[in-house]
Amino acid sequence: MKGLTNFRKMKDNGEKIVMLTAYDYPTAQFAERADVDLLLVGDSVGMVALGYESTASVTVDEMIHHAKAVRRGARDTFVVVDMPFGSYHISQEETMKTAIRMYQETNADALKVEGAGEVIDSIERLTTAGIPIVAHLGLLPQSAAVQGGYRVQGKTASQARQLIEDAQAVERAGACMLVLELIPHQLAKEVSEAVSIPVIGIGAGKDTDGQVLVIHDIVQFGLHRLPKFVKVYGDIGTQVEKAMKQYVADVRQQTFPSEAHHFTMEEDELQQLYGGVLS
Ligand SMILES: Nc1nc(=O)c2c([nH]1)NC[C@@H]1CN(c3ccc(C(=O)N[C@@H](CCC(=O)O)C(=O)O)cc3)CN21
Ligand SMILES: CC(C)C(=O)C(=O)O
Ligand SMILES: [Mg+2]
Repeated sequence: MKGLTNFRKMKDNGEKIVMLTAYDYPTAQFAERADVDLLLVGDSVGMVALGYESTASVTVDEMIHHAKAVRRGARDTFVVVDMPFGSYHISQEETMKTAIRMYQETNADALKVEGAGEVIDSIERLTTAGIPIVAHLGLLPQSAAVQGGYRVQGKTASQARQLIEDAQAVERAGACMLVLELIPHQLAKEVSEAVSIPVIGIGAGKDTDGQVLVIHDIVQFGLHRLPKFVKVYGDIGTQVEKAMKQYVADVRQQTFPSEAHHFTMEEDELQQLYGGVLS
């Protein structure tokens, strides 16, 4: 399995790091076969797989449930799991308990938390406790209600300065990696060069050390609107709908099941076993 040492070397050598979200067993298996470098069990699961309006509804139990499935499907891929909204803000004690539970129960390789400020202290304590922590700056979906929706971040000089400072602060606190979401590509390049930990971008241009996208977006599995930064690589949704419509038609027209999909008992066996049961 590629690990943190590999990812840091990849950054130093300018080799791009490929991250993708996964929320279930088959997707994790396919990602491992496709040689994805790391998987993110993102709290985006709430929006793309569970139908919530935002990531704020996702619970710790839901994250653990999905992360365990991903771990079973990708035993040889680095797996990062999002700590969900509300699970690392109440107190240091509760943050530590929740992180330890998530890390132990899922067998993940790292956990991810959004933001700097108060969260810096948690990054430091969790790292000290032995849990690799991925930081997340720029657009913070768990704080979208405060940030004014899913808007490009870092568009003033003071925000840009703050972002660079925050990136350096999460690195000092011990973060092993940084996800940078929805900021101008020039600023993302600057941030990536300002820290020695690998920076994984989403909607942050080509000059971060790696990229991450949501699996449902890149294969169009779902009816949701796609963010501008998504590149589409497949059309699973259309295929699923087509297959379902054909199945519905086949059952109604009695073309399924046919001889290929049923089970037959020989005549003598039929008499022996069922006797007078059948008419
Ligand atoms: N399906 C999905 N994909 C994601 O990448 C994703 C989620 N859900 N949920 C959690 C967060 C939220 N994310 C999002 C969602 C939408 C935009 C979006 O629509 N952005 C506008 C740009 C707005 C601006 O110009 O300021 C866009 O048109 O892309 C951005 C990030 C990224 N994450
Ligand atoms: C968008 C990525 C970075 C994420 O945090 C998620 O999928 O939850
Ligand atoms: Mg997330």
